[in-house]
Amino acid sequence: MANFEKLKVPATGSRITVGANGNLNVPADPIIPFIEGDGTGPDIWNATKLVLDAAVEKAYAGKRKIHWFEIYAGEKANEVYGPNTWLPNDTLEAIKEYIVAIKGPLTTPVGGGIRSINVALRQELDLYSCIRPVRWFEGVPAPVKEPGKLDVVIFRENTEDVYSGIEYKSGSADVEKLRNFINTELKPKEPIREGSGIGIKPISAFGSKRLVAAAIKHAIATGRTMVTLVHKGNIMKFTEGAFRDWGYEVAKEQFADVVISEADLWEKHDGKLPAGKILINDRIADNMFQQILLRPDEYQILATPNLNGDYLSDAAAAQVGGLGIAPGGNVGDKAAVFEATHGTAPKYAGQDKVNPGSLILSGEMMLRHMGWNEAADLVVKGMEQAILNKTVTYDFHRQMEGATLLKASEFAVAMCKAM
Ligand SMILES: NC(=O)C1=CN([C@@H]2O[C@H](COP(=O)(O)OP(=O)(O)OC[C@H]3O[C@@H](n4cnc5c(N)ncnc54)[C@H](OP(=O)(O)O)[C@@H]3O)[C@@H](O)[C@H]2O)C=CC1
Ligand SMILES: O=C(O)CCC(=O)C(=O)O
Ligand SMILES: [Mg+2]
Repeated sequence: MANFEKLKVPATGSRITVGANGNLNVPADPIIPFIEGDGTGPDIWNATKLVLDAAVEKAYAGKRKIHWFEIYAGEKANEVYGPNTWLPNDTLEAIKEYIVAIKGPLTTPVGGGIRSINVALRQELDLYSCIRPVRWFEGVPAPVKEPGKLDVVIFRENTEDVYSGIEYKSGSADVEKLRNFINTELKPKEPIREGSGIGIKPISAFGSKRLVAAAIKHAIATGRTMVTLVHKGNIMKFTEGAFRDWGYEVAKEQFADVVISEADLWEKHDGKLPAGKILINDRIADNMFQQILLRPDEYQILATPNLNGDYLSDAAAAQVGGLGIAPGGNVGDKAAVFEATHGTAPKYAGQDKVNPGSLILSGEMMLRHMGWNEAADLVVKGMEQAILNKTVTYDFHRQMEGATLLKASEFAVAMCKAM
């Protein structure tokens, strides 16, 4: 057991553990660490806690209860641990020890300053799949005619690509060393210009294959029948193109009995997917953005390198009504941290205003990850009914006729009443 410097572990509750088969053993009284987050984080976290506790209480009549354990990152970590402590070791150790956690968004400055704490958490804990389901809830105002046609799960590689943080600033000694090496030793057709900044985009066979394998396993577990590899491999041949090739390779190596390619589908099966099979295909990223708008129901699971997945998850969320209800989970083999797709929305900080739905639905994903499906179902029911009742936060209210405007905390109460 870790010896924490500043954390107070709850006096009651037990640890979730991982069994020999890799499955979670979840006690009835799990201790679950949470990070409140920066900006609007505290508002959406308080609403989320209220809804998750109510759903668990209602589903299990007091026989199960989450024991929340506050851990720190971002601005609050600086308050607790002292200046310039953005991601304390305590926080990483607590998540390793308690295995399942949830967090609010954390601020990352643009153009300088600290690197992303969100990305650091994913890399340090090797949470290699960023899983972001995107679906429409009836009644949510959306910018497309038939938002219900989009129902996809994005599997975004979460540990490498341009998020590796290997970047060199224009004018620095390091960038000049690297530029000289590339221009004189590797002799690219177009030399790198003087005054350039340089970023490195590593994409590995290991990272790509385990992400695509996780996406295929998800398809098998949930009865989905298609996994699409989304890449810009025509331009970035040895990174994104390789991601595609490794994706097909792992499908063949590990899932040959269930997976069939698009070519085989047409050549051998006349375009009809045989029962029990999963189609694996690929799309170039720019095409994918228009495909999800124009032919959304032709896609189910989208497996992508890190940057494509980041862009695609906000765009897809907008299509079904916005970031306010866009959940996610960062999942690895040893731990999982659930968080919303959006950021800190700083202009609304402290106003109890934004939609807490994204973090609440991230909590719903967390409950399913723990096998607490009855409580997860109640969260969905509360969300569906609160929206159908037209009791919503500002983001939906501004686009809905005759709706009642609620604060974040009031939306949580409305969800609890509707469960
Ligand atoms: N995982 C994480 O912790 C993430 C952190 N970030 C960080 O967050 C900070 C702010 O990033 P920014 O680019 O402004 O993106 P945000 O996602 O924080 O906000 C962008 C816009 O999305 C809408 N929005 C976001 N959250 C909600 C919500 N809960 N309910 C309703 N609408 C919402 C708002 O739109 P409107 O203005 O139309 O009302 C908001 O202005 C940055 O420091 C960034 O690095 C960003 C993404 C993820
Ligand atoms: O870490 C950040 O600040 C941004 C991360 C992000 O946009 C995301 O994970 O979707
Ligand atoms: Mg993002």
